[in-house]
Amino acid sequence: MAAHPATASAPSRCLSSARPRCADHRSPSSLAVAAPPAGLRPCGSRALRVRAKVASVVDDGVERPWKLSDARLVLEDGSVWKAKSFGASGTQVGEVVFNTSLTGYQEILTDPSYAGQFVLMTNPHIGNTGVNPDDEESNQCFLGGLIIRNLSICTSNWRCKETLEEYLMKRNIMGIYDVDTRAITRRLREDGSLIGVLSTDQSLTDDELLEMAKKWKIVGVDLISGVTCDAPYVWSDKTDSEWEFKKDQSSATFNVVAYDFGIKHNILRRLTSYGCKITVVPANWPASEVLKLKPDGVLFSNGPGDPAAVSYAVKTVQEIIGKVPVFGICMGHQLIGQALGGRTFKMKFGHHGGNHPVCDLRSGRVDISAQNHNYAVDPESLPEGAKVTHINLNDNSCAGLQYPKMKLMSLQYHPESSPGPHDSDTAFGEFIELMKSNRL
Ligand SMILES: NC(=O)CC[C@H](N)C(=O)O
Repeated sequence: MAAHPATASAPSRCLSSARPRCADHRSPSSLAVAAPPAGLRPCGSRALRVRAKVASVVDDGVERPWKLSDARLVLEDGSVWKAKSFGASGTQVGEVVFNTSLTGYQEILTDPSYAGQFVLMTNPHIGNTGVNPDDEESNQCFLGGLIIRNLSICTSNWRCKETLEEYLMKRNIMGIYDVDTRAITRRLREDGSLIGVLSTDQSLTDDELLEMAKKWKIVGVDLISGVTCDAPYVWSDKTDSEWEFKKDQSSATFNVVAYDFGIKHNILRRLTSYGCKITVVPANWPASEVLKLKPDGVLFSNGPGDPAAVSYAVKTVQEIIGKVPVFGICMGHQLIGQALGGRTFKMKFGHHGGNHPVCDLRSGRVDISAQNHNYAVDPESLPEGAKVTHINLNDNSCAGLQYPKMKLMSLQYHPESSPGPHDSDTAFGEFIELMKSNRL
């Protein structure tokens, strides 16, 4: 199997050993490579290992306490992409998707909806703002790995606490760079999402990696159960964000129960900001227990994988809708679509990025939105009474629903952004109005 021609002709990484290191780049001695925290659940088929710490190494023009190794990405179509590894080493399988966000790689890394996937960033320059404790969207990274063009040789941001490299190493996540991300993106756009295998293991042949990619399945698999919380908890925020959300929850006006299908923290932060006290429950929490809490509203969160593979969650949604106001976001929207009797389908390569135009058909208003999904609700399959309220203007797919009689609203995209534009934050206000109207 020959290397993909686009890889062979791709320009080499634009770093030269003559280039000086930035003043704020951490000295190698301050880099600690820790064992991965207990409980990490990598989603691929093989355990990863954190790269062994060695004495300071000058590799690719940058001083590091570990040696960069060669890596390969083998796609299920047989193409082989040579790259360099900058995160954990090992072998990992996943579905490759491309994300068009210009920044926000940390929020993307910690969005549980990416479980089972490799995220390829189309922005060629990643890592320059490092990583900080306030931009986490969950407590760990569930994605399979990160694929980028250029890894920034320095980090420069006042909030930065560690480099992207250190972060991936500590969390045992694979990262590759120096690969032609534009050529891979074009391939995914033409052929649709592809399963791939990332490997730093030189003992495995390309054909063996290809075999692994061909055997691996993501459609029809329940990925929610691997990312949901273990027990209910009341949300309280420990981060310091630029958004004004630090409201005192004791004076909150609305009690909301949020189903955690892989919930992003900014959904919880934004609801708090709008005056909600939130109890988060695991994905398999019985609807009867939730209704006993007499919530003002229920939120069905985002989450990874195939919405048609989680019939238990669809059943829960069915038991709740019509009884209290509900708001579904992304996976939550897809589960609501199915609970109403509709169907979901897999898109060619999905929507992943912070620049998707969405039209609110009720007002004609266009928002630029953050999106991350590979599946969509088929509007033709919805029953009478359910209205499509929003469409994605790139492909006219269903981006929002309402069923007024049931006090139900849902969006396929992410009003909480993180990362992405804040245009659609008003959706949380709409949910508040829905809960208010139910009190009258
Ligand atoms: N962000 C999400 O909730 C993703 C929903 C679903 N897993 C999809 O890919 O379509």
